[in-house]
Amino acid sequence: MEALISVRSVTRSFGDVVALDDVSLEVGAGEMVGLLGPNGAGKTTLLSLVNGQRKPDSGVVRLFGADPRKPAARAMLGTTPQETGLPPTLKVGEVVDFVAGHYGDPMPRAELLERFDLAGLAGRQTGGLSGGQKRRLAVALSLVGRPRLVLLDEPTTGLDVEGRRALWQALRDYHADGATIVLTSHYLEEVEALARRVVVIGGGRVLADDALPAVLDRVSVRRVALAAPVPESELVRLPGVADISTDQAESTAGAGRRYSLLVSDSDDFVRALVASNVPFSGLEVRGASLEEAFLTLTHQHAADRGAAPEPAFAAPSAGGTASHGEGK
Ligand SMILES: Nc1ncnc2c1ncn2[C@@H]1O[C@H](COP(=O)(O)OP(=O)(O)OP(=O)(O)O)[C@@H](O)[C@H]1O
Repeated sequence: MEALISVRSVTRSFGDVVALDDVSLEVGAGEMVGLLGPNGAGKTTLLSLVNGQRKPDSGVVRLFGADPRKPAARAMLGTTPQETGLPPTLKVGEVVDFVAGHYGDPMPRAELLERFDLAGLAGRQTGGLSGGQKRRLAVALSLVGRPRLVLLDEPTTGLDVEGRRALWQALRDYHADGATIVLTSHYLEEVEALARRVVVIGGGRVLADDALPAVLDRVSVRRVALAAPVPESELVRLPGVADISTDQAESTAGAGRRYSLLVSDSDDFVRALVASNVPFSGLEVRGASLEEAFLTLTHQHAADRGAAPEPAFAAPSAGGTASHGEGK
């Protein structure tokens, strides 16, 4: 498969902050890739290297096989940054026509607006659009030149459910027409709705890069809470424990400390807990947030690299947090 994007061993810092740390990634023609990660993970920095806005400190970035800082490499690229300014006194149709004027074979105005459910707004000044309509127009503008590759930084920020679905459909349709799309998101739901391949970024590193079902499997962790009069070490040896934290206070009536754990398979964990004869009480099991799931990926990654885990997030529960990456 032809690589439209090739990022090899790229590192980029801003002062003391290492925004990207030895990142490698290839995106082939026809892919729909979701870059998923929390705030500050490095997603925008990665896109800015691919679209030629910034240079890496080290490593190589290629766009359509060329240096993305050369305009010719960007001829077939469409992109929408996280925030876009639209000239408030121009009408929607005028903005589309203005952008279309830069391309030899632009998408017709009516088709573009139709795709993004904006057809009724051609005559409206952009200053009079709602936040969601502005966002949809900004993303629509990235397609005016019929790009083969589209980079979208958090395309649905600020959209309501309906606006988000309209935009998702427009992107699916454009992808079905043969385009390659890379989008960033904080939301698993969005990546699930659009991407076939998911690259999870945390702390400037690629933590996972796999087909959507495989990544969903890795992030489907559970949070288990219980009280037990045993040291933490008795619990962390149970199967699938990715993280454990304790409340500072002892719980009442000799039940022991209250623990909160992230586990990869709560059924397995609970079976092993019962078999271990640890006298536990107050057992609770619930789904974990995506942030918590990222935390476990960060731990897995650190353990894979043989390094001490470096949490990319604040500890998800109050109290002291001890972490380990054993057996991952
Ligand atoms: N121009 C800059 N100057 C200083 N630090 C920067 C700059 N751009 C990014 N950073 C830092 O680099 C890290 C990665 O930021 P980046 O914007 O790439 O993350 P992100 O994953 O896109 O986050 P978000 O989802 O919040 O947009 C962060 O710590 C950020 O503060």
